[in-house]
Amino acid sequence: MQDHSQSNSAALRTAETYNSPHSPAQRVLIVTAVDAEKDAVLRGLGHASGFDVIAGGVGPAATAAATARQLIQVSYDVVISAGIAGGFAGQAEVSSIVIADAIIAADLGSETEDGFSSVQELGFGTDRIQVDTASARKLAGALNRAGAAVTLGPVLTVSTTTGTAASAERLVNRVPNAAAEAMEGFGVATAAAAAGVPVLEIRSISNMVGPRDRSAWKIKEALQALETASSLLPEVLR
Ligand SMILES: O=C(O)c1cccc(C(=O)CC[C@H]2O[C@@H](n3cnc4c(=O)[nH]cnc43)[C@H](O)[C@@H]2O)c1
Repeated sequence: MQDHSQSNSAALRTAETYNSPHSPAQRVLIVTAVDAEKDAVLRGLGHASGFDVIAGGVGPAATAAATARQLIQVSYDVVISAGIAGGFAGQAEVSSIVIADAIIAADLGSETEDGFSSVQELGFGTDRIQVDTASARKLAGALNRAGAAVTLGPVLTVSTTTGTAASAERLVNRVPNAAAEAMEGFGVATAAAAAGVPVLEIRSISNMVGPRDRSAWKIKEALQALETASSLLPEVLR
């Protein structure tokens, strides 16, 4: 699914969303990297109950540890990795939203004379974790109906942000339909999978994957899109 119509977040923030009489029966853990993302998610959720939101730090290791620590303390029905991300050209534009249909550790493996071999190809484990497909589709559908630009596709987790066109091309060759790149999804998903809890990843696009130009990142717009996506979660997950 790919719909590039502009989002109208104001239209989504209905009284029904904020004051839903249908609190989610599910208990949901949302893990962001930094506080600015956490605050955007909390603004979107409004007064909805059943959601815990934590900022687990940047990168897969920090967020895996934070997610695992939380999962030991509380029993959850769903875990969500959420935050801003880089979008792959032709798949996800700045300010749009990507819902992961797979969470892929794109740089976990080994360089060889013939190129990159994933941890899976090396026989040391898995480089991808399946999401809760039904909920991912439901959320993407709800965003689409609300007029948001949304892509359902693979979200890559990297430990080093891509900074050149050549590196971006290498990733696309590895995962041809990659929609977005961020740094936490696989860590959150690994902790969730170890606890047997379904996982989702929601990313709003702040920049395009490719040559690094941090001054061009549209963080404010991406945080607004993250707020919009979060505002639909109480209805989608109830
Ligand atoms: O400076 C700020 O105000 C600010 C507000 C919210 C978030 C940030 C971050 O820098 C978050 C870092 C986070 O962003 C993800 N990200 C975003 N773009 C990319 C990318 O092109 N490649 C990889 N990761 C990206 C990532 O998940 C970082 O953890 C700053």
